[in-house]
Amino acid sequence: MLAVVPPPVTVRVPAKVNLHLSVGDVRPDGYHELVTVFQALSLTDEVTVAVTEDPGVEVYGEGEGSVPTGANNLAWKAAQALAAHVGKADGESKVRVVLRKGIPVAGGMAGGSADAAATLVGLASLWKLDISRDELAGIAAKLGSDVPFALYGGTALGTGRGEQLVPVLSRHTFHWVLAFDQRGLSTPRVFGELDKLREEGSPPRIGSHTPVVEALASGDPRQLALLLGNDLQAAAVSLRPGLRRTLRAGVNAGALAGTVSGSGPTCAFLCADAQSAVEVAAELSGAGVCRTVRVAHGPVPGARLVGGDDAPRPSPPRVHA
Ligand SMILES: C[C@](O)(CO)[C@H](O)COP(=O)(O)OP(=O)(O)OC[C@H]1O[C@@H](n2ccc(N)nc2=O)[C@H](O)[C@@H]1O
Ligand SMILES: Nc1ncnc2c1ncn2[C@@H]1O[C@H](COP(=O)(O)OP(=O)(O)OP(=O)(O)O)[C@@H](O)[C@H]1O
Repeated sequence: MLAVVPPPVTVRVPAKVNLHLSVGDVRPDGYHELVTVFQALSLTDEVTVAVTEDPGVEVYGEGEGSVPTGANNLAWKAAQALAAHVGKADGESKVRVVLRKGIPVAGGMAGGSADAAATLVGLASLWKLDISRDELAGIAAKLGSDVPFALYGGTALGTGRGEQLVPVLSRHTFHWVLAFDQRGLSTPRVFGELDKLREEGSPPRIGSHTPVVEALASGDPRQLALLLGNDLQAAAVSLRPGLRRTLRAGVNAGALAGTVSGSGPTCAFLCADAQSAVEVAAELSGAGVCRTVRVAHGPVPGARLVGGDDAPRPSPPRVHA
């Protein structure tokens, strides 16, 4: 009898921007204690998983040449981790993972983390697993600090090393312009640069996240713009001084405010509305300060199946007191 091969499954997954990123001390495990407010954006990757006799990873699109296709690919690691979690033997877990990237590689927008989250959701469907998003989030957290957020999306407060999430009420669709840089920045290198800057002096530290949470609830982009902040920005700018010019150019083009996204080097500009974002993007494209400009909005949901009316919508993370 012929074995029935299930059809491939495709998942769309968002990039993130950190509206607020406060970096605390280095922990004994080498990670820094964080308080961050994430927002998921309409800039996405698409990940297709399929049963195959020829397992591996293929990468197309944004930055395809700089993404590993072997065991170091975070999506591949996610597939291995899920197979181990549910006790699938090697022979039962042969998959092909195809990444179609829109999120810049090493851009501070959690592209690899997004692919890992999408792979978990895709394989849970392909393998017909009875597994909740919270259980997937446990596996996700072991893969990387940003992976759980990509599962849930929306707007969320992240603590610990960024993996402990609580949803944040966001009343408005916010409009963003994203400036991709010529090359990526390594996340550990940017954290290391911040440690160095803190040994040598006192780079600026952003305050509490509470005003940002209040601005999100009010839905006023002008209020939120005044509060965008990122402790890693000084370190990213120290490693890539040209980002200063990019940040200035976005505001000169009419954005309400700009910030380095996470560990950079992508700069994210908050705009007053959708029309303003299109105008800022056009002007920034002509300013010659970055490689590519994109328009996006947020918040959007986390990793979700593409097509099929039965595609489940992700539920928000459980609230931990
Ligand atoms: C900068 C952010 O994107 C903000 O959301 C994240 O903190 C980075 O998350 P990520 O890329 O998923 O990071 P991981 O893969 O967990 O860690 C990569 C490296 O970044 C540094 N790292 C990351 C997270 C954290 N809280 N402290 C750190 O010091 C560590 O050197 C770590 O070895
Ligand atoms: N699926 C993947 N997509 C992109 N990069 C990957 C992937 N898997 C592994 N990598 C490696 O991880 C490195 C970081 O890539 P990624 O795009 O996740 O960075 P990032 O967006 O700055 O991460 P974060 O914002 O979470 O710190 C890349 O230089 C690449 O070599």
